[in-house]
Amino acid sequence: MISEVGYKICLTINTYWLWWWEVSNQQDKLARTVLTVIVPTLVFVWYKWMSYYSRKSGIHLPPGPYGLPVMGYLPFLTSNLHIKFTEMAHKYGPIFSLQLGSKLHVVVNSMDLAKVVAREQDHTFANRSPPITSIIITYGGMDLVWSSNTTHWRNVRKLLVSQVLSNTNLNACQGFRTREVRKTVNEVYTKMGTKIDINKIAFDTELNVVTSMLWGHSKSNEGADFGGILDGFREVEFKIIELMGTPNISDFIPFLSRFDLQGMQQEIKKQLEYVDRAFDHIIEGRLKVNSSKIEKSIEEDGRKDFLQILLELKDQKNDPKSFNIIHIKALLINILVAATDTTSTMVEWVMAEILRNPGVMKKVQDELTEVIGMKNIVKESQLPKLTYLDAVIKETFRLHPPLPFLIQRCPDESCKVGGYTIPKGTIVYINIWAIQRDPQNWTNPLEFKPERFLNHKWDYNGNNFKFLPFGSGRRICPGIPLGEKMLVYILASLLHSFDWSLPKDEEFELSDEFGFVTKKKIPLKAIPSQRLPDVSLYF
Ligand code: HEM
Repeated sequence: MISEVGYKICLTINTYWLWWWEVSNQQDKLARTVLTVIVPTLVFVWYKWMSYYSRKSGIHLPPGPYGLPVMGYLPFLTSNLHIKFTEMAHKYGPIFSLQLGSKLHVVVNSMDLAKVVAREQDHTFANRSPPITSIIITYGGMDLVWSSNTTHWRNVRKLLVSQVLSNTNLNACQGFRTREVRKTVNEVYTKMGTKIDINKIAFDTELNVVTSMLWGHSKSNEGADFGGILDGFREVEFKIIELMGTPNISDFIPFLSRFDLQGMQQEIKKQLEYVDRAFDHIIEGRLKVNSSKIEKSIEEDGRKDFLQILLELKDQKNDPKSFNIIHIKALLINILVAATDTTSTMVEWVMAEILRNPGVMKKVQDELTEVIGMKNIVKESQLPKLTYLDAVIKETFRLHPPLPFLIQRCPDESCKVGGYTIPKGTIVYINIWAIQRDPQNWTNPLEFKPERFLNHKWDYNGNNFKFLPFGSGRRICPGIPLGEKMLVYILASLLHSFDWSLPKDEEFELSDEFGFVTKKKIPLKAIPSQRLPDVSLYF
């Protein structure tokens, strides 16, 4: 009887499931039948086991989609994760979970729940869970961005904030910013009438400012010693960002990491070799100067650059804040990457939105004419008066946050968010891309309307959970003062000195490509022409 039923099931399966595997002989037919029965059975048992386990353990996870055994939801992810997660939020609600390989992920999509994670339970969520590529490029996670909430992280962050990003130091470094922005204006002037890659000019400007602050030299003013050491850095950094943002099977199914199936570990090690060579060169050069007692590393005003401060702290026995050379290099790569790609991506997005909205371009330039004047160049001291430009930048941040999920957080103990359990070790994303486009937070959220930032007091400090482009809480971006200054300064200078138009032979569009830094899919090229009457203002 049983065998008769079994035979009928097999026959039915063979008849109705013939399409998935064309077979020509009896042996293959049997294999097909066995597989057709076993795979759905395993999937069924898996679901049953999972729901039994979560019921039994009293864990009430946020809702979310089912996945496959072992792989979880991994095969169903699409490349534009910010769009995919926002669509999933519409289906599953303001908080949802998904199993990716062996790791549970939770995505938070509303301002109220973002506040629970980043303010009310900020301490619990202050850890990171770095992907393997990020661990490799930061010398084993010895850096600031990917460190957990440890004493080392606190010390390094304090040092960065007090020595590099403090108001005093930023004021003292104003000369670097003026020098580099003026060089950029001059370079653009020599290329008027041709297509300019906006991201590239902004990237180079920011890189030069940051390296000047870090070790006193920029690519554009290097002495013979440093000549060309950072040539090609932009391409290396783009590769690093790409690798950090690409889902890596080794992260989700750790026992596969030794096989490096996507070759990503190998690839990031190549980038690390480049970075390491450059840092060795710079650090060895500095140590030589220090040992010859020529105090070149101390600026005329007595200020030391950051590399000098770090080297002096190096290996100070009995000092809990002491660093070794690996810590220094990990911190340098953090700062270079964190500062440059974000700033240049934003300059590009703002220029793209302005070029798409001629009315906005006119208002920005009218403001520049009024505040700066057509016979003057932009000075840093005038930037706070550019309120409309500031609103344009904030509106662009709202629609195109460079880090749409901030940087993932990881609770150090199980906790509750929105009534659901978030188990210890879960990877948590705050989906600010969804929050900043949520119609409950913004009227006509998809419209580009800078005016919404004029009527109300907005800042980047992460206190208003509708608008979090720099994050919030204890892991908020420490680079806000520099990032903000540079953005306004570069944009004001480009828009005051030049009129801009789009190339006629290229189709303009605004689509983005998800990544650790989410950029414009097709790089923006624009053509500058002279705006100021006096040519001497370009030199
Ligand atoms: C437009 C410019 C920038 C944007 C949009 C940006 C955005 C962000 C965001 C969203 C985070 C994660 C915050 C969180 O997890 O809550 C972050 C972290 C960080 N940023 Fe920025 N950033 C910018 C510029 C800079 C600059 C100029 C620096 C340094 C000079 C910097 C250094 C860092 C560091 C070190 C972290 C990690 C902080 C930690 O984990 O404790 N950023 N940034």
